[in-house]
Amino acid sequence: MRLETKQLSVGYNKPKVEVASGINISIKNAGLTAVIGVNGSGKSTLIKSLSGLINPLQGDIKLYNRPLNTYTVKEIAQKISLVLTKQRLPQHLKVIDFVALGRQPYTNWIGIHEYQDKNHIIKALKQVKMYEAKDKACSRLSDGQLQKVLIARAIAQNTPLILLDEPTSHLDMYHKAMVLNLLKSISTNHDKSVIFATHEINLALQLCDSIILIKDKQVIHDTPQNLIHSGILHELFPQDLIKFDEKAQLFKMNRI
Ligand SMILES: Nc1ncnc2c1ncn2[C@@H]1O[C@H](COP(=O)(O)OP(=O)(O)OP(=O)(O)O)[C@@H](O)[C@H]1O
Repeated sequence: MRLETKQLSVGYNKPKVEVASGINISIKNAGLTAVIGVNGSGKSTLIKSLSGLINPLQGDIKLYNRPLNTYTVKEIAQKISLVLTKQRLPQHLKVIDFVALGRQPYTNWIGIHEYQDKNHIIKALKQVKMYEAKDKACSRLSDGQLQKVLIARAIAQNTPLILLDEPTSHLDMYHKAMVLNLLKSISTNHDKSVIFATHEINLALQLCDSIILIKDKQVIHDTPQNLIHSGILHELFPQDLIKFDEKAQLFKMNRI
């Protein structure tokens, strides 16, 4: 088992806020998993908890069958790459230097890259089709290019798990599909378990192998088909503006 939680409760201390509880998730193999839920339901909190960035309130998280809290930061970084889209990028860095940061868990104590590290960096840039832009400053990238560079850094980190918080925010419809397609191909062709928080529920239902749905502090982890047939998607949002169309398997706007 790559990543597993048992009766996990996530949230914050001081003041104590429980965001979701009773979370039982298991990520066994490579695949694409979306974390969905309404604004403020706890998607980011769950992603940060699963990656060890914030401590759980209760329950267990196991990474390769070993409690996450027994791993050092460096050991976690060799298993999980975390892409936080809301974070600020060092604007002065060139694309290639930013992607090289993904090799930090493997470089020696003065941060020198070996030949193998350089290979990983170049391969990652080529995989997201940003090799030609490798010498550009990060400050000169469009939002879509920036997302690809963030993903390239995670690919260069070469971990079995990649966790991302809203990798498609600020992107147009085409670039949202492009980024999700890229994540799908990484998971399928490179044996990665990719877990990402998203508001793109329609795309996630079409593309993902599994979905983690957060609703009213409860979490369900299942296949898109099982979720669709369970009827829970009808209850996700108030029905006055959008409705889940079970036949089309997507959310649609109500006719005026
Ligand atoms: N550092 C924090 N301390 C206390 N509460 C927090 C903190 N960060 C978030 N919260 C609260 O936790 C809850 C879940 O927030 P979170 O950001 O995880 O939701 P989300 O589903 O990712 O939201 P969105 O879709 O709007 O990005 C919210 O009620 C939020 O106010």
